[in-house]
Amino acid sequence: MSLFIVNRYLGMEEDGSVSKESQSQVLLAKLQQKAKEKQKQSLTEQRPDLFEKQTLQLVDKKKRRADKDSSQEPQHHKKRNSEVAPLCELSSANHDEPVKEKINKKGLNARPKKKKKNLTDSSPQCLSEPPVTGRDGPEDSEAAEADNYRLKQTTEMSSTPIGFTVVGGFENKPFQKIQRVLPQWLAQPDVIHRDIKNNQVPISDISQLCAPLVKKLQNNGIQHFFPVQAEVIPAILESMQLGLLIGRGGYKPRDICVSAPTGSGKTLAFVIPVIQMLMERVVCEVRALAVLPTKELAQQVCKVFTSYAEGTTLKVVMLAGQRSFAAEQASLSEQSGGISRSLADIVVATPGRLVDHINKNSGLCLKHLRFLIIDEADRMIESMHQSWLNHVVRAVFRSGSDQRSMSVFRRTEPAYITAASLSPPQMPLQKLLFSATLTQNPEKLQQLGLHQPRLFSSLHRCSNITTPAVPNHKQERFDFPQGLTEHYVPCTLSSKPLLILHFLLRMKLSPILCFTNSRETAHRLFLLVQLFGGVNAAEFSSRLSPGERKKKLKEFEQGKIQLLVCTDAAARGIDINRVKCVVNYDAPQYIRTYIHRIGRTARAGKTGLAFTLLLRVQEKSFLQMVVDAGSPGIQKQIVKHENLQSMEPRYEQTLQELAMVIKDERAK
Ligand SMILES: Nc1ncnc2c1ncn2[C@@H]1O[C@H](COP(=O)(O)OP(=O)(O)OP(=O)(O)O)[C@@H](O)[C@H]1O
Repeated sequence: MSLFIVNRYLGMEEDGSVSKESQSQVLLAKLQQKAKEKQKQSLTEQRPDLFEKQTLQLVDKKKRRADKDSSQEPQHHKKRNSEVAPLCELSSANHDEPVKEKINKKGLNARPKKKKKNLTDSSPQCLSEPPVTGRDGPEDSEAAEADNYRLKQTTEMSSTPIGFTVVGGFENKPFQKIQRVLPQWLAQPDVIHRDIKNNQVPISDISQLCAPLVKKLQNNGIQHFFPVQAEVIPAILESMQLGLLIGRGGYKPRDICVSAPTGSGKTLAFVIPVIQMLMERVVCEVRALAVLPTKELAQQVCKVFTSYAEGTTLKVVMLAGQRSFAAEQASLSEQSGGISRSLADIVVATPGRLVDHINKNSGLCLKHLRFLIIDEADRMIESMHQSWLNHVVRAVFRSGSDQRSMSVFRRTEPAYITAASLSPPQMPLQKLLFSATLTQNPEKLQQLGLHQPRLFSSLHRCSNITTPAVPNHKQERFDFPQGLTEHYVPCTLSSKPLLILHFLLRMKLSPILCFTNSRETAHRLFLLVQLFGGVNAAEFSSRLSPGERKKKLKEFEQGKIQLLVCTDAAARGIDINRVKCVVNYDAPQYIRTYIHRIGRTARAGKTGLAFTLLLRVQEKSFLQMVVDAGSPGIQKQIVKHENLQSMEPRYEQTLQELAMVIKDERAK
């Protein structure tokens, strides 16, 4: 028993007179017509002009045949055509549309759906139904009409200008890359001269400087300011003209960002104005906080602050983990009469240790904080994941919510500038950012919540465009120290240690600061050079304790060590006066790492050499990276094999000894 009865739709049954046979014939004709259409379609796509000619001939032939038939046609044919006729009448009776239109629609609707054509091709053939031809079934006249209509359509279409595009096409058009626009303060910075030597400014020209500080600078052998100092020191002093409470014109002082080459004197650019501003203070409170990425940098900046705070009542405290937490806590504040009294005016800290003290040490009070100095700012932004800045901002404005501090010093977190938010004068928190590779990416700078920032930059990255596009990571350009000469040395892995020994023993380039990409490589190279003999070497990495690292840096600075093998822990900011040459034993992966490494030499306007040992596979990409970053030029330095040959026998022997030493160390 059949489960389902399928009634096939064979078209309209007007008076029931149409027989089953003729219906199936109609259906057969439709299917044949469809097959022919497909055939024609493929012909159309290959030769549209040929097809059009054939179509015209066919239509004429059909017309002639139709005329001839109509005069001699037998009865049943007439009937079949009459089948078509009611269709036409029906459509013309019910709607005023031209019959062809209706037939066309009906005809089209009644036909099985066609396969979607590729709409991306905007040729007329693809935009309308392909013209139908060549049929020998009972719908000849219907088809002829349809042909005419379509042909008319096609010719019309072919005569209409083909220029329009199909909206929503799938072709992959080359899109114009959207260029973001830098904010005004980034696009038009205050330009700092790059040439340190020829643009020094006598200290006496900075009239806002107080006499004690001028004297202190001269005692330290500093007669002139470098360009970055000559520009930034007056700008910071100007923002403090009306005292700590308010900035120029009664408004909140603008935050300041400084981007200047390595060794250009950025440290003094913030130490001098902060010392001058705080040296007149009466009550000891933490009013300046400098945050740096590493212990060594914190130590170095703390030393400069301490040196210029001598002779004043200012106290500088370092929170970098060099001492125990309790010792640091004791140096920050003391309890007297139940009240916590601050023992520090200036705090120099690393992010991790600072957050520890904010969270665990109630003695650290930041409600009077006026300056937040972020040195090596681009590195600090990267490491923002510790969200140390949020902790600092909360600590500064948290105390504002205390009832007790409803005094004039009540501080509310900066929000939109309104009359209400400006009415009670309150201590502004001014951020001072410094870096040799400050990012120009507004999204990254956004994290810092800068207030109307002002940028001092030694490299006007896009001087010819008023509102330049945001440089993407390929285009960011940086400033290279003036007196630096860069080289790259093609080498093989096995010849790298020999090249270091060649630089030391043959070329006498010591003291050399040698950077590796890992502390294991640094350790092995240090052991190898030490076993080879003839060179006083040391290593500087996190394998050593902070005390040992400090000792090695000191000996290196004193000239007791000719080769200091370091990791990137020593790459940023470390200021060692006598470094004549920096060697990248391993090519740095990132341009910022490269710039900070080679920036350990050619400081303060002096000259310096930088060598990068490159394997053949590294050359192309590394050189491209350096050139894209704006390097003035990197020269190829070939070291002939014969220059290294004399050291090879000793070197082979050293490799065996090294294997033993490393094996013993592993055993330990
Ligand atoms: N006006 C000056 N005259 C002479 N020497 C100076 C002057 N200013 C700074 N120096 C010296 O230049 C050296 C580099 O200074 P500093 O460390 O501040 O550079 P920097 O820009 O911070 O470098 P980096 O970007 O690597 O941190 C220091 O040894 C410093 O004593």
